[in-house]
Amino acid sequence: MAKKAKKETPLMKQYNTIKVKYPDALLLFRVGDFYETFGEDAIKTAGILGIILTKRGAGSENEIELAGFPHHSINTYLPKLVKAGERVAICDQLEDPKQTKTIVKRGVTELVTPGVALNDEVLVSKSNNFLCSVYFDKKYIGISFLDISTGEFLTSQGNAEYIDKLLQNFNPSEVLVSKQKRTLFNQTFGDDFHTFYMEDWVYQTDYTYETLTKHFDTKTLKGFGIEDLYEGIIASGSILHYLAQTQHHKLQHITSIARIAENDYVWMDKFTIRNLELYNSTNNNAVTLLNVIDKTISPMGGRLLKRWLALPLKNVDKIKERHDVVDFLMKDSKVLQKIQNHIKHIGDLERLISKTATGKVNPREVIQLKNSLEAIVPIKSLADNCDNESLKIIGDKLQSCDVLRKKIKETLNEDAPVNVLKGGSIAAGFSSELDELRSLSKSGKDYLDKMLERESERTGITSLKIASNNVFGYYIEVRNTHKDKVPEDWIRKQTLVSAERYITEELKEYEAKILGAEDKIQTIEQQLFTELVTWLNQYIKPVQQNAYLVGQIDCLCGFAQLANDNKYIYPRLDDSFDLEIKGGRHPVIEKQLPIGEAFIDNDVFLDRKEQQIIMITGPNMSGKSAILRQTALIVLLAQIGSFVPAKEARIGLVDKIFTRVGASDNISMGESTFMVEMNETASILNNISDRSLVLLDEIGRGTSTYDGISIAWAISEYLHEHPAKPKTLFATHYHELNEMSETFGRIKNFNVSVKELKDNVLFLRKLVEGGSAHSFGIHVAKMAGMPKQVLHRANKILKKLEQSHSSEELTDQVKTLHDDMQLSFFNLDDPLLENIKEEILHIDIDTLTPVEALMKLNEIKRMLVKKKQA
Ligand SMILES: Nc1ncnc2c1ncn2[C@@H]1O[C@H](COP(=O)(O)OP(=O)(O)OP(=O)(O)O)[C@@H](O)[C@H]1O
Repeated sequence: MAKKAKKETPLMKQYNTIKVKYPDALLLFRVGDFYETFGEDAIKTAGILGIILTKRGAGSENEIELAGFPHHSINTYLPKLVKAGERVAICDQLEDPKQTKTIVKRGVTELVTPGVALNDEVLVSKSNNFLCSVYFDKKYIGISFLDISTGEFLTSQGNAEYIDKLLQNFNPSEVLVSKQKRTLFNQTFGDDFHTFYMEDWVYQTDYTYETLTKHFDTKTLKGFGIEDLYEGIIASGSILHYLAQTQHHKLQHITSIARIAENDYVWMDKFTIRNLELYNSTNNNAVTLLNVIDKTISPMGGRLLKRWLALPLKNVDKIKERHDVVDFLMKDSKVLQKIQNHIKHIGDLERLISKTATGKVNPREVIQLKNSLEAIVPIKSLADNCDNESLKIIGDKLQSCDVLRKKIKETLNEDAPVNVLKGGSIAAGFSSELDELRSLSKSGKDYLDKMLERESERTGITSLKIASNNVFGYYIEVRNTHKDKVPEDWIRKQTLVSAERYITEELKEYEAKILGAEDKIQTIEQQLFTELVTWLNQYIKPVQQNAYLVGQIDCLCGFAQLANDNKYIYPRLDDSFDLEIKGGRHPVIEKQLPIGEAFIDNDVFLDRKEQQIIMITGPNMSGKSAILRQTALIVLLAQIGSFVPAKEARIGLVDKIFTRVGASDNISMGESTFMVEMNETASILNNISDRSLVLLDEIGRGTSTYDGISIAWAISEYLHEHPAKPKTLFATHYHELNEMSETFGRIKNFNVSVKELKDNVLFLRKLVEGGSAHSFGIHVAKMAGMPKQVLHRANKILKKLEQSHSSEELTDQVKTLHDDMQLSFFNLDDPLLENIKEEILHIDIDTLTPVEALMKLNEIKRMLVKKKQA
């Protein structure tokens, strides 16, 4: 028999029609004061939020899972859902339930996804929250990043390697890809990203171009300098399409789109960004460069510093401008301190103005906006009057926004609440109508207080209470113990367990006045606030500009503080090809050494004429990697405009930094690590330029020694012979590579010195000229607590190996070593030895006479002689 069709309630019918439109999102369905979820959504929601899962219509044929929370808790629960990677559709009541007799109209007012969030609880203050779109074409891949919370919109295009690097740099929370390119995306960029697959038709030239020009209200995209980015435009347009699709229509704060110009910035591929641990460390707890250098105070400064670190400059003049400001601020610590103190009072201007544009700002935040702009005024005057041109220019561009601040001050109370419905947002004196209503409501309330006093006295009821609710309006509440004292003219309205509620004629009269006034006050406050917010939108651009400038000043002040705190120096940048660092330090390691241990600084010199490649040998743990990384970090710091941890630095502009670490340093990679290592290295060799800085750390150790040496040799030879002559540091424990300097003029040998003690080494950590004779891995093994027996053998083997030069000899040596080994280690599986062992174990020493002992020994000897003869 066919199952009887379920009879849906009107509410569930409405729910189901909305839900089918958002199959891949959790639907938060507003019912009265609650947001409810049903069915599968309820199971998921209850699981993520740890709230109770119940059933609606339990026992009936319409039974369905239900989980919900009070609507005012949305800011607590929504972020949790989004952080768990859910897309959340918020379905609100679109009309006032009081005004309608039938079911309330409902609709989705916002679709919150990990990449599209305005909620402070989802956002991290010093990080951007980027939504990204990737578009694959035959020639290039287009990419676009948009942070709806700050209004930043960026685009670029290039090959897979470049796009991969940008993904690494910008670390988007959500990536949009066309459905068709799902597999291609995963194959190219891995499956670590939170992806959403959009309809393929969106990715059309005309449609996306039009979407962009319509949004910016321009005829072309020429003004943004992106007109020629065919793939970039498609990616960018598709992002705007997605925003519309997710019901984000108020986007006035996205005022422009900028091109990430590949050629303006130092190229670092994703391996380099990872190896140098700039902002993401491979080991989650490790301190990153960003942790050490971030002295910014404002969220704008924090976000900008990350951008600077991801995109170091290649233009000497621009870099020098930053250095000059840092130098100025470092020397004038009073100005530095004053500016930093004012920055402390600046909130997240960028996000505040975005909230204003999207209509999500609350009264308290508008006050914050005003106060932040107020703090800019003294910064502007400090910068305007200082003795540094670049800082002056920034100061000049800062806008004091006088009219804006005045308007907010006039309109809002300084202690305005978060929720405009709470009342008290609009300042006294701003609207005479509001002022009148407020005094009416106040006098009404005073009247009620008096009435309460009078009635208490008249009736002798001590615990009288006047309160109000939505159903009866104002009422007098009498506890049951006083029930008998209630006068006759009171009208009973409600009976509770322990009290009764009454109304009186007088109460009703005043209620009309008060409630009428209060309702009106609420409406007027809301209206005036909305008007203010709309008015504020004229200031989106100047506020955004201020935010950017404050970010810049904050970063530069941060650099000055960093330099002061850690004794960094002014690096000299020029157009030469030399790199000369004297007394260089590793900015992160120097901060982490145990107390009492000093960081040993080092000199590094590289050029394209005499000393293009340095082979750094030295025992494990001696500090080879540290020297490599600190060299890259010093260059990087210099080119983002910071001072550097060194005594002196002269840096010929670097345009690409490559670092590769031998496979055994990241064994966790799983797939043929050696293959990975070779792939990565190959990509360096195909991309080097005459301004490149190449750092190779133990390349080749992922394979057998002789393979490894040959490969390392061949790579070094290639770099030496390449017309680009890239500056290279090569750390290796193959001291065989030291022979290269005899044949290749620009390869020089250095080693990280150690002092050999009797059976130990002391790390001196100084980089000195010359190769090292052997590789001290055994000493490190000893430090690690290897058994003595193993260490002893290892030393013996090493000595023999070191005497060998040809591979044939080596094989012979290894053979004899092998034989040797058989003798020295007892072969306990030998049956003869087993017999002897048994004999010895069975001897009872206590009862054994000396003669018997001798005889036993003789017997054992005979067994061995016999075995030897055989
Ligand atoms: N210049 C220095 N001053 C003080 N301590 C240092 C210095 N350089 C390195 N160290 C310390 O020595 C440790 C090992 O350094 P590093 O990893 O650079 O050695 P390595 O020679 O590359 O070793 P391996 O060959 O095992 O990779 C670092 O973690 C750091 O604590």
